[in-house]
Amino acid sequence: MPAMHDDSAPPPPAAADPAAGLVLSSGPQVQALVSYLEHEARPMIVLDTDYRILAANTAYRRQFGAVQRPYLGRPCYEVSHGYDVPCDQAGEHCPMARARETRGPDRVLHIHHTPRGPEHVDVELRPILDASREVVAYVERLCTVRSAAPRPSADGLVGRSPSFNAALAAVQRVAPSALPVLLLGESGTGKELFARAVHEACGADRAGGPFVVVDCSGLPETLFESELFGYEKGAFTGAQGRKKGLVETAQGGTLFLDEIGDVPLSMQVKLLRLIESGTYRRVGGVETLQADFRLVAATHKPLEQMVAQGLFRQDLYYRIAAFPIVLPPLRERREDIPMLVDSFLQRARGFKARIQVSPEALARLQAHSWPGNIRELRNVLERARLFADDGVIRTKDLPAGLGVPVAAAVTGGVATPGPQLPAAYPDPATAGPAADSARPPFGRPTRELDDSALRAWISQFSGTRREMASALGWSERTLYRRLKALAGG
Ligand SMILES: Nc1ncnc2c1ncn2[C@@H]1O[C@H](COP(=O)(O)OP(=O)(O)OP(=O)(O)O)[C@@H](O)[C@H]1O
Repeated sequence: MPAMHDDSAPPPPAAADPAAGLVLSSGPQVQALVSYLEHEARPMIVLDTDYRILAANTAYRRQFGAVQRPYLGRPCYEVSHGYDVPCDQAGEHCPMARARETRGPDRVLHIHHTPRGPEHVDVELRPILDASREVVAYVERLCTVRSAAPRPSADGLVGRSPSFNAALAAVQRVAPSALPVLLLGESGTGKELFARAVHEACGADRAGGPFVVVDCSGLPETLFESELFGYEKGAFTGAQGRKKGLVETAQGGTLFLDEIGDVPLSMQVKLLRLIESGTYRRVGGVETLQADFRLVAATHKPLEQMVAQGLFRQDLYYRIAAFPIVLPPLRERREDIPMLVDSFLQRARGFKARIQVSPEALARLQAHSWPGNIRELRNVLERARLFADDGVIRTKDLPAGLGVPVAAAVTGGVATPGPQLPAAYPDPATAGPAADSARPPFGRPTRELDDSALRAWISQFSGTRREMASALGWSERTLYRRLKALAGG
């Protein structure tokens, strides 16, 4: 039933065509429709074919209505976006245009103006057809995405760039299903926050249950089983009582396996058994227990490549990778940097005064390539604020060379030298021992570094070749080719 495909929805008020959805025999019968929509807990509106809002249920009035924001009789693009023209003419996807064309439902993640400011809203639109299958009206169901904000926010995910929105839209799609989700992204791209967003998204029936994080990289092989499955009294020396495992703790909720690429092969088979059979045994126990969790896994490693190299089980890979979501690195969503900066400055504890960032410093922050992603940005800001005596973070408060154009950095012509700090702040969570000892002079794609700039940079670098390639954002092969050319080979 394409146009009314929510199985949980009560039956529609008029004759329903199982093939086409809600069909009205004589006009839109708005009143009947509205009384039907009143029973919906989610905000819903009825629209005519000219985009005008004809009616809204109580949930909509509560969430999106405000005295100073009249909506009845006004076009949805004006109320929700402040546009003068429909979304598709303003460069956005318009679900109405699509629904008109297909005579079926459409769903999109939009940023709407609401009484609380801009919000990510999951919009689902269904056409209402008359007896001759003409579209006579639309019903729109809206769900505010609570885990993310398209403006500075004191908590949760922040972003509004196309790549961020695409990842968030994928989360909204998959959340109501039971499919396992695989989050793929560089370190510091927000995998844990996205995993939480899957757990809490609209329609996710486990949102009220626990959200349990398992850091697979921090679990030694010897502890893996007992941490995950728990143990019985006397299972091993020191097991003085029965202990619940993380799988049991996640009962009725979500189990988030972070850094799943770090699970040793010997343990992968145990994970596979758990996922395939939905059962497990405590260490030292005989009872078979039923698991009940939604699986979200994450990694920054190239799992497919690891499968090809025999480092990751193929069967486990196919089990966990049913719905992969790629999280964009920060350098691919630079337009989100100003609102992330504001968010982190709001979030920092212990500082009462409002800290600001000078336009020049912000430009540097936007020019940097952020190999450590959002975690690196947060760390840079936390330290920079310590130098901002007058409440303004300036370029001098940033790590020397951060976001400085190549020529200036390599010739030493940095206009405003930074404080006496390392070239960049090594983050123990993202940097190897020497990886950040000298950051490449980002500011334009490092691939464009000419030979002398590269030579100057290499002379300061003390890490391995692999670390060097990763700091430059190059493959090892590219680095090898450039080094060979430098050596005249
Ligand atoms: N979009 C975002 N908006 C606001 N904060 C974010 C966002 N993404 C990440 N963060 C913050 O950045 C930091 C790193 O995020 P998180 O730990 O989720 O990354 P990760 O990808 O899981 O990293 P790792 O792979 O190293 O575990 C956290 O402080 C998190 O709150």
